[in-house]
Amino acid sequence: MHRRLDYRTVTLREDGRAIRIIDQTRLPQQVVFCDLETQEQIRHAIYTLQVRGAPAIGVTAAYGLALAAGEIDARDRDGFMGQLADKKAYLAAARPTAVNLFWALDEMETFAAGLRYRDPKQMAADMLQRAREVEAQDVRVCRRIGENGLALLQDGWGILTHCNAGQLAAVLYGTALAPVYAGAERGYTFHMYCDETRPLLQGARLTAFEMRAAGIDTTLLCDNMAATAMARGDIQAVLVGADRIAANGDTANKIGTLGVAILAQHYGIPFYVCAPLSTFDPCCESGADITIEQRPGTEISEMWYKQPMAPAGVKLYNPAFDVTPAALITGIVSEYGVARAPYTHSIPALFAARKRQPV
Ligand SMILES: CSC[C@H]1O[C@H](OP(=O)(O)O)[C@H](O)[C@@H]1O
Repeated sequence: MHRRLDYRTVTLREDGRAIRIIDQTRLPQQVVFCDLETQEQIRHAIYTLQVRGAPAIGVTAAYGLALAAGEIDARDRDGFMGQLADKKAYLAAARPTAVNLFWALDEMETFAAGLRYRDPKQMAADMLQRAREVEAQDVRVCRRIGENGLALLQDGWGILTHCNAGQLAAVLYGTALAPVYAGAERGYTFHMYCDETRPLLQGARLTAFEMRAAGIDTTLLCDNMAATAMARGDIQAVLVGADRIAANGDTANKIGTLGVAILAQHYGIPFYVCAPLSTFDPCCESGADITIEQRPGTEISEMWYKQPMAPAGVKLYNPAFDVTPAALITGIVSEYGVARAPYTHSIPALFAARKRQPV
């Protein structure tokens, strides 16, 4: 029987006064729900990866700005929008790479600007309703990504994934794992190979946790073992998520994704990126335009060790993401279908499909 984690990664608390998340820094040992009530708690949760993954960050930001609007004390529209802009900038500073953070904040600000101005509390109530729609849309979108991605897979395949782009990276289904969930619901048997994904171990702590909970065959491997797994013929496809996709298809994703893509090309294994349209950034012409988050070196040298594992004084390099060039990407699976090279033509077609019939 196919099971999934039976809770949402991020949602609004019943009283509408806090964002309820799974604290992902406690997984896999403990499933702990955490309520984010203040802007400081929200930004801290995003920065420390209590909530993480581009779509989940976007939904959190949408609720965060709506809750922030409830703190505004303004006498007119200009006053309201001015204070809202300041609160938006505060949340935008949480992390720089996942475009969903900025997409969601822009969506909420644009929505507020389009409202007939009433008192701030009513504006905030309307924004909360819009944020609920952002959450509901994420569920629909990820479902569609699952369907579109499943069409690329065959029953019995070995699938390698990097980091976590599953339910814990979105609201319910995730992106790169959505085709795996869709297949499991139809009785497919996939053999999942999860890169542990140093330094923050999202693959070991989150993806392996999700896959076990869903009863899906799962093998955890160190990041330096992916080549051997491919060489042995264990892997028939690679599925990864994304944090920002440039107009030419270059894709920023968790550090190490580039290496997996190079290996996949070497072994002739299809490499698919799975992402909602909210992760595409037409303002980025290529991967060179994507800001890569640099995180504390202690995540490498101390986080998982009883004592620092590096000699004092050694430099620590900890980019949170890398960019996979479009040439290494077999296809980009979205809720509007699969884009293939040349991406400068196929990505606009996805946006045109959204214009015709939004999910
Ligand atoms: C479906 S987006 C998941 C994406 O986000 C992860 O980064 P982080 O854990 O730092 O938020 C990683 O790049 C995943 O592929």
